[in-house]
Formats: sequence, C-alpha cells, structure tokens
Amino acid sequence: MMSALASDPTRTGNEADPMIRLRNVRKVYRTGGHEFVAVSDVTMDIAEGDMVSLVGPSGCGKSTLLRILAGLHDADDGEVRIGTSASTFTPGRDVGMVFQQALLLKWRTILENVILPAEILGLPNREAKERARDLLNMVGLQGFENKYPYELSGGMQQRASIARALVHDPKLILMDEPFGALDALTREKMNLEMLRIWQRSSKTIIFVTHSIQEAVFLGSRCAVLTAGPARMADYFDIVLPLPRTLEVKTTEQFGTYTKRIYHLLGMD
Ligand SMILES: Nc1ncnc2c1ncn2[C@@H]1O[C@H](COP(=O)(O)OP(=O)(O)OP(=O)(O)O)[C@@H](O)[C@H]1O
Repeated sequence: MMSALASDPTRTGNEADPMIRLRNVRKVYRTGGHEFVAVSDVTMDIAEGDMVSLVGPSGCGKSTLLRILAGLHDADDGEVRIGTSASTFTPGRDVGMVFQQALLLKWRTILENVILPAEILGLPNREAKERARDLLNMVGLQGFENKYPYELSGGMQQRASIARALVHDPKLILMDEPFGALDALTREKMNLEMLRIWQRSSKTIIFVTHSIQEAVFLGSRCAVLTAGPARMADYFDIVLPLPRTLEVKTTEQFGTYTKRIYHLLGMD
C-alpha cells in the first residue's frame, strides 16, 4: 500500500520520454501594474494514456495550467514540453477541450456540432462524419445526430461536447470542470461514462475538478494544488481497480486517498 501512495512527480512509466514534461512552471498575470502569481512551481511528468486529475481550491491556478498545456498561455518560467521523440505534438491539432458548459452551437445539429473541430482543421468531411457517428455511439447518443442542442438534457449536451473533443483524434484531452454544472446524479453517471470512454479511447486526459471524490474516482494520477500562494502540494498514483464501479467509493483505499487530499488542502 505504501508504494501506491508514494509521491513521485516525475514517475511516468516511461521515465526517459514522458508525453508531458513540466519543470518548475511559473505563471504570473500582470494587470494594472500588479503582479499575481497564478502558478508558482509545478513539476510533473504525464505518461501517454494517463488520466490526471487536477484538484484544488478556487483560484489555485488549475485553469491557468490547462491553458498553458493547451498552448493558449506561455509560462513565464520553467520548462513545458509536450510530445515525445516518437510522437510530435502540435497544440492546434492535438488538443481536444471540454469546458464546464457544453458550448454547443444552437443552430447546428448535434452531428454538425461534433464535426466542428474537424471542419476547422480542414479534415475530410465524410471521414469526420463517420467518426462523429462512432463517437456519438460511444457516448450513448446514437439516434440524436440530427437533434438540436435544446432537445438534449445538460448531461447529453456534455456527452456531445466530449465527442466533439475527440473527433479530430487529438493526443491530449483537457477538461476544465467538465461536470461542474450537472446535478449530482447525472454527474455520477457521467463519471462512470468518462471512465469507460477513457478506457476505450486510451487517450491522455487531464481534467480539473473541485470535487475530491471525483478526482480520486476518475484519476490514474492526481495532482493537488493549493492556493495562497498557488503551488503544487502533491502528485501521486491512484491505484484502484479498473474498470471502477461506484462501489469503489466505499473501500478503505478510496477513503485513504480522499483523506490524503483533504489533509493537503487543510480540511481535516
Ligand atoms: N487573465 C488573467 N489576468 C489576471 N489574473 C488572472 C487571469 N486569469 C486568472 N487570473 C487569476 O489567477 C488565479 C488563478 O486563476 P485560475 O483560473 O487558473 O484558477 P482556478 O484554480 O482554475 O480557479 P477556479 O477553480 O475558480 O476556476 C486567480 O486568482 C485568478 O484571479
């Protein structure tokens, strides 16, 4: 059990060539003559196929870190390397994003929404549509291809946005509080779906959450960030059986992981 809880931010399973390598990453926002340290010192390696949960209080820099990984922000200091010698990485092509709101275009059908990233990248239309249909099947939305977003529930819209994030076959999926706007029951269902999608697609996924339970239930690794000042407090493997069912939440190991995070966040 001790080894399962061991903390090693540079453990990847492929130590020589992790998919993502962050070293002492720092980000400072400068507005109106003031400086604000949003991310002070983040060091971690992420292996291909990992599902990493980023958990921490509001304002600790989780979204900033995602934006750096998406290539939307530059870090002020430190090293950010994505891709391996065998597999290069282009942010515009290789990132899929899911946000708290599904952000579907209301005048496009679900299928037309899902193929949007492929359209923007100029990928062949017929293949994109085929892939979008397969993905809609995978997220349980077969039969809803020609519906409009308003005809779907919040959970169904979020599933469509997950299909959209996968349509151009990106190497990295970044999710910013993807289930934060859903009711508790739908959120539990989406957690189970997410694990299934992750296992089926074998994608590398990094997701932000405020929920300690969600971070432990979904993550293969978990990074805990704390605020004031923003810093990475811990990064560890979550060794729980796969496929996971809701029952795992009642196990002692699950409790050990959640307690560890509560402790790091000063909540025990
Ligand atoms: N563009 C910006 N300019 C100035 N300050 C910013 C900017 N974006 C974020 N910040 C500040 O940086 C800090 C980190 O923000 P960030 O959105 O990364 O946190 P977060 O952990 O994702 O928060 P939340 O969980 O509430 O979404 C916050 O204090 C925020 O006010």
